[in-house]
Amino acid sequence: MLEAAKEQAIVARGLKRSYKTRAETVDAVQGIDLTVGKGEIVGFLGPNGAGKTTTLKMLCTLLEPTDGEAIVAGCDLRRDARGVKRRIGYVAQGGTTMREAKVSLEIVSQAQLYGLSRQEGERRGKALLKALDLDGIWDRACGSLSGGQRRRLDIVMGLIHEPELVFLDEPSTGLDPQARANLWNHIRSLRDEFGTTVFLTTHYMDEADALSDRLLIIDHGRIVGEGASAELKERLSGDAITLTLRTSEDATKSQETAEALDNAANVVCEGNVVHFRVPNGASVLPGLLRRLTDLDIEPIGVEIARPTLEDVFLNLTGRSLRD
Ligand SMILES: Nc1ncnc2c1ncn2[C@@H]1O[C@H](COP(=O)(O)OP(=O)(O)OP(=O)(O)O)[C@@H](O)[C@H]1O
Repeated sequence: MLEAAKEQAIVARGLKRSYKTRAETVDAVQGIDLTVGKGEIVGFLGPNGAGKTTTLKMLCTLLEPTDGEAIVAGCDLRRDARGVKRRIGYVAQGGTTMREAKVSLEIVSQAQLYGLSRQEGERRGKALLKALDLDGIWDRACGSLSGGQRRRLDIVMGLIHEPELVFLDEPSTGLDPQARANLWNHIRSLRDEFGTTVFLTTHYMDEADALSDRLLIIDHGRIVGEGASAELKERLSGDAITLTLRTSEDATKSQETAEALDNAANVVCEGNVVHFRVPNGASVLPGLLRRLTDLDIEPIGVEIARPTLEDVFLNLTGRSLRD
């Protein structure tokens, strides 16, 4: 690949991965191109089963691509997997610390795994604990920590060898809202203080929105959208209208009525809910409701909203991120 790719944190071209099971072949990742700049926080957003973890594991050298190539942290993924491994950190979905083990032991062992001395492991470990607001847990057992503390400890483990690039798989899954917001602040500060590039997977829109400088949206193993959250939303001009009807029959008729409006776009019916976009929701709605009344349809809910990431996803894929 191009020498210029080494100036970026990640450049991947045509990455593919299939899983062969007895019954079938699953094409989990179907040819992904992506670029992540140094010092960026990039959110890899997609519904369950979209191919996020598979992509992440390929980029971390934990899974061999079926096809394609990548330069990760300046090293060729296929030819220099060891070089990649040395330069990156990886924080798995479930974490790696053992309940019974002491925090200090886990941290120092992790450091030694990367060839660091015990003293250096202790020095870096304590500094990272401080940076992640975990002072005072050095002598505690991992299992005695709260969910949020344990997740931050996972991040300390992933950063002990001072990687220039860290991969976080679903960093805030299982945390309460306050612990999630707190974790996001810490992830941002890692980038701000240490210049660490962060590539994280998530299926939470709020996480992607709050944390990422840029988003890559993946669905069915392909990248379907890319850009800063604000840019992605801006590309969807106009207001999103959501009508909730009593029955799916009413929803189908409402969908037809919405489709007949001037300037209505992306009209989608899901069960008893109809979504669409119009340039000016407030002026369109009274006429639409009159037409529905003429059809004997009375919506049980009407919402007008500025575009959200959910709308972006709906627009890109024709379905809801939650499905
Ligand atoms: N070891 C495996 N064998 C067979 N199929 C697999 C294997 N691992 C993943 N898959 C399938 O590959 C697809 C992508 O899975 P992947 O875990 O990458 O998605 P994901 O976006 O990370 O999902 P989640 O948000 O649920 O973690 C899914 O259809 C999944 O069922």
